[in-house]
Amino acid sequence: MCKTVAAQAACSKDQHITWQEGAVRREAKERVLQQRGCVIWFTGLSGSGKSTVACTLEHALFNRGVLTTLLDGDNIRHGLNCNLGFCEEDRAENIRRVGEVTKLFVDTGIIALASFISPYKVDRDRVRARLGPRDFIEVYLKVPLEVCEARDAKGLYKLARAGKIKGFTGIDDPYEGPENPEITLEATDAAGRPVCPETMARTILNYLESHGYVRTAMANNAVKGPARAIAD
Ligand SMILES: Nc1ncnc2c1ncn2[C@@H]1O[C@H](COP(=O)(O)OS(=O)(=O)O)[C@@H](OP(=O)(O)O)[C@H]1O
Ligand SMILES: Nc1ncnc2c1ncn2[C@@H]1O[C@H](COP(=O)(O)OP(=O)(O)O)[C@@H](O)[C@H]1O
Repeated sequence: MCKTVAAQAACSKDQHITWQEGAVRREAKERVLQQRGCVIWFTGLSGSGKSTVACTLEHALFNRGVLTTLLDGDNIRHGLNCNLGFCEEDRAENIRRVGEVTKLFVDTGIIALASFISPYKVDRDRVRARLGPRDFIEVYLKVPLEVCEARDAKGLYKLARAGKIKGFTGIDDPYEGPENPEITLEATDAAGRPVCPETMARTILNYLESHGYVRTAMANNAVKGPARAIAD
């Protein structure tokens, strides 16, 4: 049965609560970190490569002295969201909570990498609206179901096909791909050659550099030489 908590989680406008401003502004934190906070939101089917590309990107960013955090669906469901299942309402609440957590990181100037199937467009768009246009970078792992199912790294597709997992995304539950993601990553290039996770991470890194979220490698070497050496 669906364990929805979305109803209880709806924010009450009637409570006597007042917003408390902090003494240190986000911009000041970003100046210290020499980066701009944002969330890189990976969406795609199970097995599309979200976690792999997020991990590869985080490693590359760390090597440049960029402060990041990694939020992964499987991991978050072990703790913060362990009371949520996979019905539509629980998935919505999962994404809402993660969106709020990423906002806390972004407001601290940190780059949050969020890797969630997030199958419903409305849930992703709600996070986008909550964060604001420059703070939300949607990365669509546009990998066909056949490819994800052939990979079946965790054996979940096999279980879903056998009817042992109900409501599995792509099998008997929907996945709504984004219409205008900032970045789309496909399993093969225009010539049909496979694209490795490192190349995908590089594409995102190029975006972050060209849009001013992180310094270019050259500027970074000049300013953050020692940090880079430690990370390497
Ligand atoms: N029914 C069903 N459908 C899809 N996925 C399932 C399901 N049951 C368990 N899993 C495992 O849970 C991981 C997805 O969790 P998410 O938090 O990313 O899902 S969602 O965004 O709330 O839809 C997913 O991880 P990834 O394979 O990394 O995507 C699966 O390992
Ligand atoms: N670009 C890629 N090319 C080939 N295999 C990949 C690629 N990205 C990920 N994989 C493989 O696909 C499987 C699923 O990747 P994973 O990152 O766990 O996906 P997700 O987090 O979307 O479920 C893993 O075995 C991983 O090694």
